[in-house]
Amino acid sequence: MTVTVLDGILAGVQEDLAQRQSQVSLAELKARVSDAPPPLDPLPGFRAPGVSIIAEVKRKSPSKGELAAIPDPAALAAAYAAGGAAAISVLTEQRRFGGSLQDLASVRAEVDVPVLRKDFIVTPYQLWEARAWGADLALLMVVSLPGGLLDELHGLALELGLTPLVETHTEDEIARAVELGAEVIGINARDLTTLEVDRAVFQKLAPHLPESSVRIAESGVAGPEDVAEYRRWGADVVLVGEALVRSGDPRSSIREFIGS
Ligand SMILES: O=P(O)(O)OC[C@@H](O)[C@@H](O)c1c[nH]c2ccccc12
Repeated sequence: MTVTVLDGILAGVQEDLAQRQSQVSLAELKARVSDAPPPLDPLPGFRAPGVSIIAEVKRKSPSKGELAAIPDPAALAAAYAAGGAAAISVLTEQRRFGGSLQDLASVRAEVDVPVLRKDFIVTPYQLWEARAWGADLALLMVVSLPGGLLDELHGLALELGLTPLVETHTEDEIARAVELGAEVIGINARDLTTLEVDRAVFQKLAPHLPESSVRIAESGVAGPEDVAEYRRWGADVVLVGEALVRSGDPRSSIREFIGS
């Protein structure tokens, strides 16, 4: 069997996870969660008229290498919120994306828009972490959650008050998301096994998403024209990373995206 980019990422994620689990017990996390305020509901923002934007805090990526230093993720998040972002995505994966749970906490403390923990979540522990560090949403990638694991994590996320964003990339993965009853479904234009981006994947697959779901287009936006195109193809929400972390003026960029 060929080893994909995703396999490599997941192996690193598992090692880092084992390290954190040896430092903070699940019981400790649960105690923190019981003291934490309830998560925010992102659905009204996602379902608002016009296109909504999820703005991402991402320092680097396996496909593009270093993107931006982001010395102050809270300041970047504040600019995103001021520009009208419906939610903020914080990459917390360390090795390949340069993120951390501390970034999540810093952003949470700064803004009052919903915050997504963007990571390779493969165990219940990571959902408890997401909640303990202030996330309102958690990413669940169908490609890395075989069998009953997707159901289990989707159910636990809901129990914890988190909104699961179920990410897909193929028709089969969408079928699994729909079967699950997922309300918020993303189609990633980037194939995580090869890192190739093709925005037309969204165009092709969006008709398979239920009318009742929140349809999120992920990846590959360079400018307002791309947001407008995703919108024409049926996106309610567009998730943007690179173009915003590289923008000299992220607040204005988001305004342009929303106005597109
Ligand atoms: O930087 P871009 O092309 O705008 O992409 C953002 C986002 O879609 C991408 O970071 C992403 C989508 N799904 C993921 C899963 C894990 C890590 C990263 C991602």
